[in-house]
Amino acid sequence: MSTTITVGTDEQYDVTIGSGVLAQLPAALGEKVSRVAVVHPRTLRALGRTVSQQLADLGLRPLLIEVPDGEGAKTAETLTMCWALLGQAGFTRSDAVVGLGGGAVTDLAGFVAASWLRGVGVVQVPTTLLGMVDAAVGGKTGINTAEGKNLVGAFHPPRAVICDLDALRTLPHADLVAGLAEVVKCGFIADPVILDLVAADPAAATSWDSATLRELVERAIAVKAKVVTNDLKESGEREFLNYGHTFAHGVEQVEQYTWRHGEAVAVGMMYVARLGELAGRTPPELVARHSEALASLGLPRTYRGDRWPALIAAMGRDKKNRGDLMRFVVLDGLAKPGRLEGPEPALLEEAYRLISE
Ligand SMILES: NC(=O)c1ccc[n+]([C@@H]2O[C@H](COP(=O)([O-])OP(=O)(O)OC[C@H]3O[C@@H](n4cnc5c(N)ncnc54)[C@H](O)[C@@H]3O)[C@@H](O)[C@H]2O)c1
Ligand SMILES: O=C(O)C(=O)C[C@@H](O)[C@H](O)[C@H](O)COP(=O)(O)O
Ligand SMILES: [Zn+2]
Repeated sequence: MSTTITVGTDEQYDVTIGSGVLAQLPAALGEKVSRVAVVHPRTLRALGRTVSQQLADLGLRPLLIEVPDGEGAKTAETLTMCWALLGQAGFTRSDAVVGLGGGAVTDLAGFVAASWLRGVGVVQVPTTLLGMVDAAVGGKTGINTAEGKNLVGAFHPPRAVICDLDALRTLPHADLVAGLAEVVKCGFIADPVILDLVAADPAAATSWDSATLRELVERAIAVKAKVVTNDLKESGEREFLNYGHTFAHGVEQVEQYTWRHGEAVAVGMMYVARLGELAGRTPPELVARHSEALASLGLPRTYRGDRWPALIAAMGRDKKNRGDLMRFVVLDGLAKPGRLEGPEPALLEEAYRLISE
């Protein structure tokens, strides 16, 4: 049994969720496609070969592109390597890219598709929880630069997103848990039932094949689908999906991408909950709820106390900022996101002290 969530208004696409739905990939590519570049991380080499063989058996011409695991995929070097392989293969506008992997690979593959010949089709096949509930949906694509996270990219919605829950069988537990940070984020900004489900049974929430996790996946995708349908290019409510991310991206950069994105988002939500509280916006009981939810899943809530100069410099490059004005997403209540603009530097540092180890 699969579930379908439709995203977009003008150019719609489906997110299909279920066990065994990877078989729907050829149909999702569309009839006119000939060559298919399957971008996958090193860890998924065997799955890449299986998918490639299935496409070849149907008369398509697959091109396997193996990239580094994790953030190593989201570099200018890897992007250049992908462009070279597409150029050598004579990849045309009727061909398509498949992003088969976690969020790092779907971000890269999406940007390869966005930039090649000024835009070819991409079908996203996320294989991590985080990729399914967040990265593969919504068309944000891109890479990192030395100056920060996701600083180069494009909005390029996929033709389809295929979330085969069977992929989660091999996902390391820590990566599954990290993905739950983005799920919990959706709970805080839009769908409190998510928080109730996690609180009721954290063990089920962290089991790859549980009914609870499936419901969490569907609810989180529904939150994201609704927001990006209304505001693809982040001129309004899409910013709310960035809850916790100003601090999180700083942590990822400062830690040289040794922290998982979801772990950084967990600490980032704790930071901005404290910041919202200091600004008189976020009620203290809601801050406590952040702590409870994250602790129940084993996600981090604190960060080392000796990194402020590097963190504030990184936060100064956040995409939500406008000129010298720093802008944050804070909660005015449960499922009531709003913006905090230009907080005093002392307040920013005080919030950091409150979550420091
Ligand atoms: N575009 C967006 O809207 C958006 C949203 C959220 C996050 N992101 C980005 O997503 C990235 C994080 O994604 P992630 O958490 O999926 O991490 P990831 O892509 O780095 O994957 C984590 C690890 O799991 C491995 N892996 C993937 N699938 C596997 C499987 N089925 N079995 C075993 N191993 C597997 C990967 O190779 C990698 O080593 C970050 O770069 C973040 O910025 C983007
Ligand atoms: O889809 C969005 O919009 C998000 O902000 C989702 C985030 O979880 C995601 O990490 C995104 O990549 C962050 O985008 P950025 O614009 O802050 O780089
Ligand atoms: Zn994120």
